[in-house]
Amino acid sequence: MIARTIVDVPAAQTDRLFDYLIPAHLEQIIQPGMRIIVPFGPRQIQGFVIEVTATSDVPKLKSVQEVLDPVPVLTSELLQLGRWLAHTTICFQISAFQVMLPAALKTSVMKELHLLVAHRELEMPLQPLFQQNKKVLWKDAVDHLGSQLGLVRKALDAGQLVVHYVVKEKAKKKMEKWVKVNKEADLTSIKSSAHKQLEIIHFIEQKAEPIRSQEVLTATQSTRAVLKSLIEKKLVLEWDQETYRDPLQGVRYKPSPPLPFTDEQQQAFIPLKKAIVDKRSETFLLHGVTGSGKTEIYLQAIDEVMKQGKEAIMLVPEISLTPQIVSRFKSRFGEEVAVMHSGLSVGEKYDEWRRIHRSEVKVVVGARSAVFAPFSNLGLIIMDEEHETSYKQEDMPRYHTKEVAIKRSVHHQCPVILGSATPSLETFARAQKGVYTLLSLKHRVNNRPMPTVDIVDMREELRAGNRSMFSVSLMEALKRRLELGEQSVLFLNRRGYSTFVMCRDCGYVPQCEHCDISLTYHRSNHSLKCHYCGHEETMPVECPECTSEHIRFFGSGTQKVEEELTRVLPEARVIRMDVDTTRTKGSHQRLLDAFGNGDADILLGTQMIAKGLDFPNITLVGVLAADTMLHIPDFRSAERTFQVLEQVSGRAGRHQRPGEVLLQSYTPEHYSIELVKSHDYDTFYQMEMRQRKAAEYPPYRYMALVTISDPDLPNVIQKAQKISDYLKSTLGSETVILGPVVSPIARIKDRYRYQCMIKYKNEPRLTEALQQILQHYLRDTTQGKLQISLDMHPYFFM
Ligand SMILES: Nc1ncnc2c1ncn2[C@@H]1O[C@H](COP(=O)(O)OP(=O)(O)OP(=O)(O)O)[C@@H](O)[C@H]1O
Ligand SMILES: [Zn+2]
Ligand SMILES: [Zn+2]
Repeated sequence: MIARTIVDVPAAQTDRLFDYLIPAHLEQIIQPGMRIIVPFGPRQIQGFVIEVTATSDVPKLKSVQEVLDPVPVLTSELLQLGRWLAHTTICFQISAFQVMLPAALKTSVMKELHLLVAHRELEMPLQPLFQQNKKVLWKDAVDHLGSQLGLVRKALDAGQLVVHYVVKEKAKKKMEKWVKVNKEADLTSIKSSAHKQLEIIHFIEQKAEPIRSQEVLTATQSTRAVLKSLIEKKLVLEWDQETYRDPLQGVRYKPSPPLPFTDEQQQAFIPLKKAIVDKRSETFLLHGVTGSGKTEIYLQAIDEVMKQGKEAIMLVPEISLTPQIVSRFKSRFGEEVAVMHSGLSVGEKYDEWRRIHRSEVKVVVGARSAVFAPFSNLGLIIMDEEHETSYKQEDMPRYHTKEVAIKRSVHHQCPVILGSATPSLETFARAQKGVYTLLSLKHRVNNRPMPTVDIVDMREELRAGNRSMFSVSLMEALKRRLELGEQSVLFLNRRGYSTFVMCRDCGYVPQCEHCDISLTYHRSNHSLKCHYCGHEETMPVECPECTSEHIRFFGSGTQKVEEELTRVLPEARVIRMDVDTTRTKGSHQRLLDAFGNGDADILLGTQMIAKGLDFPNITLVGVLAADTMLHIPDFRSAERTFQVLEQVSGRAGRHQRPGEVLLQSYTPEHYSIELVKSHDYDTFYQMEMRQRKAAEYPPYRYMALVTISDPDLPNVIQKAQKISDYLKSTLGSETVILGPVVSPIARIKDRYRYQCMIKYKNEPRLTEALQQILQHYLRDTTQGKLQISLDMHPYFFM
């Protein structure tokens, strides 16, 4: 038998099937979707078995060396999906398969066979293996059994054995620091003026058992330095201790029963339930205003799916995958839920993936890549906040999660729910055309009012002599909340979270010498770093241009706002949430918990606080500069502005007390700001569609982006021109080729960058033409100089 294999070498020349002979003793083992080790040139490398066939056209075949998986890691559905992904996004097949699997599987992984029955119940040849041990390394089983390895398969099928994976590298166990008071030490040696040290000592003393150092710091609100001084004086003993990898360790969830639906929720739920019961692949757009109870619908739809004995995928954008959201799913479904997001370690992600693969859970709540969850009996895929751009992957394979979700739903004959208060124009247009089924929730739960929105014209404030970043009305509104004991959210509308450096005298901004982009300030080591290539330099003490000493970094802005707030509202307790304050693990949750517990009056932050928050006491949302995003040169900037303003407004007045929103703006008449006042998505949609139509942008046209880069500038210009000419001569006359033009970021890692944009309506030859281009320049790209990258669904035109 022959294993037709995709090998783990992401290159154009190896992007095809290679045939390997399956040795007799592996014939009953090897199946499509398994990882195998094969000889490749002088090396042994990993590959995925795609097909098993009887014959090969290749005369002399090498043999498969080893099988890495006793059961396929890619189901036949995922194998098909991978090939489809490679084709539609134009990427290497190996990249498509890798993106579906947890990173742990890309490294070497040890497999163990665990015995579930008495060893005498096994077939004779297996018995000696398990006589001494209840678990045996898969590799050892292969060595011992030789041609009888097929018996393992049988024992697995019979439930006598089960497979466990052990991540080899992850032998590195997770350690945590623990402390206790040193009984021998003389505690009276602490000076009575050292309040913090005394507080810590007393706190630890109270506990009968040792305690995690981190817990001590949190409970006493101390810095590590104070604890460290106690440890150095040997008053406190600290040691490392191994802990189990559980991302939600120690978190307990109160069970939450389903809520009786409101009429509107009920109306929306009926067709969803019908599609689930009828096992129909149908895509729904659940368009519901903020606080309309979409999440409750998701929960009950999933419940319905579980009743059918099926599984569900709940996708949430990374940024709103907050502990609050996770807890809503955990409270409803308990142990049936796996969670997947980028905050998990490689080991944790792998553990969660295995729980899905082994069907130990029925629901996965996760970010983008969870769309590939290896469920085999899918009953529903939900994509919350479907308009979020993070659903598009910006590396190979450049896929859009929505397309993958719909593709999987066709295979499984199950519905997809796209949910949003502010759907992307592409999605809403499809719902208008009837491609997706539109379900609307026009009111908040129990007819709670939408928050009232007022727009403050900051130009007038300036004219009236107010130079502060807070308008008079925002100031008053904040004060009123303080008096009433209600909470406020202050939102800084910023896309980047980064901090850059600028000379206040001459305006000089340090740039990366390899990339045309500003360097980012890193507080931890007081250095400047390039986010594209990693180049690092020390923070200058004087401006290299004008030698002024006034060269400073500008925080994400939130820091400045916080300083200003303490000046004008000293009595307000502020929690700031941005990259700086949420860098350590768990800090996100800690800050939100503190806010939820009423430990602060104002939550100040960027994008991070715009979504998903559901706190009853928030009655005011202030947006400091509503229009900053409007001026980004991107045809979607108005859409993004409306979306984020509507989302952040939605945090106010979600429960008993009504909400108020103040948007400070320098362009208050722009429709993307103006229409937030009336929460009027439909009018926004119509106005924006008119703009898109006039300029022939999506959703009226499709777009594709070709980026060409090379260290040699004349070369990149010449190649880009040729590519553009080729596209113009090959593609239809209605298709528009824009460019070549220099990319917005003109240079990255010393490579000059040019781009061509393709706008088309109906272009069946596009994929073929692009593949022709890749083929034509194969020799140049293989040498590593020229690079051509394709994005069939571009979101950022960098
Ligand atoms: N049928 C119901 N009865 C009572 N309360 C409900 C019901 N459905 C939802 N709620 C409550 O209403 C609030 C808003 O609901 P939910 O968070 O599900 O809205 P959403 O549409 O998902 O919001 P957003 O898109 O703004 O995040 C929540 O506190 C939720 O518990
Ligand atoms: Zn200067
Ligand atoms: Zn750089």
